[in-house]
Amino acid sequence: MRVVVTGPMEDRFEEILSPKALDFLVALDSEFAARRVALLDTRRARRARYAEGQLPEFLPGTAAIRADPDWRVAPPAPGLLDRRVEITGPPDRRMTVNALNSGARVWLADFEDALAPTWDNVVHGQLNLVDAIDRRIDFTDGRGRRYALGDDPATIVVRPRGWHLVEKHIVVDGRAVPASLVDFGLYFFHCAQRQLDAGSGPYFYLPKLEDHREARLWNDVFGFAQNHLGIPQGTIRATVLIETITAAFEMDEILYELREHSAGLNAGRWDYIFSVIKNFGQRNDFVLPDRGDVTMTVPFLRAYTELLVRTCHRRGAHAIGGMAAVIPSRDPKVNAAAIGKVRADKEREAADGFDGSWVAHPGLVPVCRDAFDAVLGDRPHQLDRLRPEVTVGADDLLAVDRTPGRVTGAGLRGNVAVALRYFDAWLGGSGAAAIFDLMEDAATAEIARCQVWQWLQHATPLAEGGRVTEELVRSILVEEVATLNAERSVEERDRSTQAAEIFVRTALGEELPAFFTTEAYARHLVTPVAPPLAR
Ligand SMILES: CC(=O)SCCNC(=O)CCNC(=O)[C@H](O)C(C)(C)COP(=O)(O)OP(=O)(O)OC[C@H]1O[C@@H](n2cnc3c(N)ncnc32)[C@H](O)[C@@H]1OP(=O)(O)O
Ligand SMILES: O=CC(=O)O
Ligand SMILES: [Mg+2]
Repeated sequence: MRVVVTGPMEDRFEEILSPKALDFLVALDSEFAARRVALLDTRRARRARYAEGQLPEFLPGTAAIRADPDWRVAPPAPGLLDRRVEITGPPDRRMTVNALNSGARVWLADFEDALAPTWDNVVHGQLNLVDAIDRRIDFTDGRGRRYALGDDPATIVVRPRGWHLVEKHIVVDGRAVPASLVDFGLYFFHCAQRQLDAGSGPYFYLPKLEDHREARLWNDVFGFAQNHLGIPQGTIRATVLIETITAAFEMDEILYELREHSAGLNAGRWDYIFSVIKNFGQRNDFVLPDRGDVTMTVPFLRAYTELLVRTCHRRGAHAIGGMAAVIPSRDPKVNAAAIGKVRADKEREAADGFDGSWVAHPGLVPVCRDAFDAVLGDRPHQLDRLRPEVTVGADDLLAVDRTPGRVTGAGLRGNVAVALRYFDAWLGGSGAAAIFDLMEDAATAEIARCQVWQWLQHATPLAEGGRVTEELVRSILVEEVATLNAERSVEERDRSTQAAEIFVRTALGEELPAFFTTEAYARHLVTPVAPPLAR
């Protein structure tokens, strides 16, 4: 008995968790699980060095890769040539149909930031992907509303969970399987050939990488998986999210490791900001102002996106922009402001040379499309904009102290309220939520709780007077729980208490946990049943 499924088996789950699919997961796990553990150790050691004052640098050992002007990544695969608008969202049934019909060129089907990794969400997500590719996803909802896939659906790109997570409902030799391998492996097993038959391919977004060795691990996973299932080498395409400060120093190396499978890089701004706080939160010179002040035009974020476009285009790779977290509102005034913000964000990205960008909501597809149409016209991308004038050094990437703005009482309260409400939604099975007119997901919630931790470490002065203290944060938390509970039925109040506990554990402790998701997942989202399905 090597593999055991400990999660409940609902209707049709056996289609996804078939004996052959599970054997494939066992093969992936046996080959790669130990390397993942070693790379997570490397992450911990690096963070400890930063806590002692070291800073990242461009690696001397890989200078030759950066300097070599001759290598390029693979050419774009079918469906990935023109990526001017990409919509993201979790693969629940309704959103799957809505995203595929949204008019975006690409749909990022998200098992990461936008998905609460309940067992149900994970397996239903895989089922929905199979059904979408087979074009048997049409349904009528409880209100009699019909959802039917249109004639020109977006290209599907799947984002598996990051290397830090495990899937505790699938256990091999007594150990939970890395969640990245589960999400990648199940999709690849069931859908790679299906996608090829449909004229597309098995495409992925790779989240939260911290260095080029993690990209090498992914590349080896791809080689192994293609070989194992008889899919031609080089069929997979993957876009790596540059969403950690450490990966920003290794963009060339990441493209190089994955060059046979690379589809470019994406500027994942929210996790990037989170990563900066996480790695340098102990330093006084890295204290960031209110989240609302950390916009994409502040020096350290501008440096990173400029370097990303330059690096990608030099290697023939797409550069994809990030997520403006504002979403449409039913209030016309709020809506006009939101659309204006998204438009400005997408116009800046298009002018900077990005080849396309992300939106969080179908209502924003036309805004992004217009911004990129204005620059691209009939061209599918702007890979020819090489941006040779861009010179970004380590000092620019680390210029966090040049971020204008203030830490305010409203910013502190906002972070507490957003983290609390997001954790509450996540516990309820929603990995993305509209909170105070913004899209919030795992990455933005990480910023919220980490900023509170950072400000507490430094007893940061508030613009209105006074300082951030634990007593103040706890009193705000009590008030915000009361406000949330007032909107709640009595049964739901237990969830706000759990959400508050997650906040206390991940924002108020002496140590800053690397991710809120790892511990909260084990504690709250794991639902084993007995007897397990064993093989
Ligand atoms: C940091 C990062 O990683 S960013 C990427 C990860 N984050 C995401 O992907 C967030 C994606 N966005 C979302 O999940 C949603 O837009 C939310 C949760 C923020 C808001 O969703 P809602 O509250 O349902 O918004 P709203 O009521 O305006 O939705 C209107 C319709 O659009 C649909 N819709 C909204 N967002 C999306 C989306 N991203 N994909 C597909 N459909 C969507 C809704 O399902 C709804 O459909 P319906 O009319 O058939 O019922
Ligand atoms: O995944 C995207 C991000 O901004 O984080
Ligand atoms: Mg992210």
